[in-house]
Amino acid sequence: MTDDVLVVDSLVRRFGDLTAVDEVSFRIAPGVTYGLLGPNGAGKTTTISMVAGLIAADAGTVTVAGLPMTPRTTGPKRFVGLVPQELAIYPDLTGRENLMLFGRLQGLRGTELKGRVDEVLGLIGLADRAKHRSKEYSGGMKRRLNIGIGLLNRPTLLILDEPTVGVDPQSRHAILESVEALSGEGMAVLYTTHYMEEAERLCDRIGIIDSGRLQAEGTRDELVRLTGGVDTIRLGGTGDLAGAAEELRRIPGVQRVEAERRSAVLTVRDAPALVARVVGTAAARGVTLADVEISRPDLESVFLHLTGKGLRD
Ligand SMILES: Nc1ncnc2c1ncn2[C@@H]1O[C@H](COP(=O)(O)OP(=O)(O)OP(=O)(O)O)[C@@H](O)[C@H]1O
Repeated sequence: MTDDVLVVDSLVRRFGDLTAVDEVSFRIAPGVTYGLLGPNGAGKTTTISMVAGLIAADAGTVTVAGLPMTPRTTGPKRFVGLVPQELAIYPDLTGRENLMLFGRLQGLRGTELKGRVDEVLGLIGLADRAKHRSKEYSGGMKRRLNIGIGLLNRPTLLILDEPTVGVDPQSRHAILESVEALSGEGMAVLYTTHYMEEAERLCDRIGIIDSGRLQAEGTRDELVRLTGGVDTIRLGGTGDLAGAAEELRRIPGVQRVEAERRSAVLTVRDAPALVARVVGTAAARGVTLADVEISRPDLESVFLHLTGKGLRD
């Protein structure tokens, strides 16, 4: 027995000679946003197409809310909201009419339908543009409407396929905020992206996918640890930093200090946890700091470490 909303187990999908998805396994618990991070062609869309029951797997299983998902089953599909990469909205209908139409197709009726459409318009920030035809919307607004359609049935699992590709920064921000809010309310979210920054910001757990294989998965910090990378804290200021170096070295978690009179670079295990103590120690030695800069290995470094190439081609 498991509480996980989604269990993907050893999923395989081939197209001719190409194995687009190769033994992929992961799980998502309620309230967790799981990111599939990988470059174009990595196998993200093929994976979520199997998760949503749109295409069949050649091997492996998908279980949603405890029910086996295949293209033939209908039971588990009512738990899933899928937001495809391509827009699936009617340009000549208004935002509200689009939502009403898709709501009806999903079996909602009468006051329940109307109420839910109003709620969703609020969630995606389109309430004040609901009466405009969607062909008049910006690219980002169209995408938000596309997401709204995926939310109508109050899904337990929301699947978003690269929802911010080609949208303006304001809409991107609105989309990321909506995902954070939905996850905060307990929805499980499966989010595919090739933007490292989005995975870092949104995702509680991240699966790094390349050439159809899940190369690694875990929290951001767990993944970064795979690189064996360490953080650095750079200090700049006046006063005798070199004199403070000995004391800085004694702080547990500090591995190395290279100090000159006006600057010091500390190699540490967990910079955010240590920075206050580092600054305090320097200040206690009479150093007036003008600059404090933390740098940490990011998911780009993890991707490079695992695959030998960058995330973007
Ligand atoms: N219907 C299909 N027929 C043949 N090959 C396919 C089909 N769908 C996907 N592929 C191939 O499978 C591989 C994985 O594609 P997929 O769309 O899952 O990648 P992706 O990570 O989602 O990339 P993108 O962000 O570009 O959509 C690619 O090499 C793609 O060309």
